[in-house]
Amino acid sequence: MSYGRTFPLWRAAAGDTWHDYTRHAFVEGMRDGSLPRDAFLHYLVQDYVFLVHFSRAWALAVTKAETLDEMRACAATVHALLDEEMRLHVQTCAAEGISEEALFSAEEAPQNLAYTRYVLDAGHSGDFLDLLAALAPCVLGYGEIGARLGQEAGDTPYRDWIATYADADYQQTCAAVGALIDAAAARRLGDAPEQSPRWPRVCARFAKATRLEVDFWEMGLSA
Ligand SMILES: Cc1ncc(CN)c(N)n1
Repeated sequence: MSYGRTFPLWRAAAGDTWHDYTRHAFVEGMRDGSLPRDAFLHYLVQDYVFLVHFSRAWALAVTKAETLDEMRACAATVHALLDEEMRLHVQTCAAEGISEEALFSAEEAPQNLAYTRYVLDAGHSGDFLDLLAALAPCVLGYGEIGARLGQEAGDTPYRDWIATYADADYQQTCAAVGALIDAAAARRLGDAPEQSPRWPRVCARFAKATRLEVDFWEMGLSA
């Protein structure tokens, strides 16, 4: 999936780390159904907490935005996270006897803490584009994983997870975020963003967040 013109450049600059993230053993275990249920539930509880803090980071992007269009796009992503994506976590965990209160008060794993606070710090210490570079691997990586697994997965108990990210609504969010990134990069770095002296820094932010995604899958497997 390309999701605009900037994302493929950031993805290429991240090198093998992107492959390590999107083809991780955890992902392939969901695809072929071999992922242990305990690992999946451990991940899903942590991911609920992750999405709480990630929604805060997208809300920070609303305050860092410079145009109404940027504000609207970020506010729409907050809505998609809180009111659409997290439904998967609440419903799947409810079926396993885990209440939403238990999800909300779950203790954060160190990998979870590291990732979400890294992204929030990118927003606090940098500008809107720094924040988007740290936010992008999350949204767009799962878009890519969902689209592929939607095509490749056979009979697996993780069909609901795959369907959430393969779904047209999630893919539409990814397309909107890709367009937001392209416009934000052009506004702040000019028509040839790759030539900007800031380019290596935003690529490094994207690569770091991608690395933290790999660690998040590892955390899931460690259950
Ligand atoms: C860790 C993580 N990364 C990405 C996503 C997709 N929004 C997620 N739910 N969790």
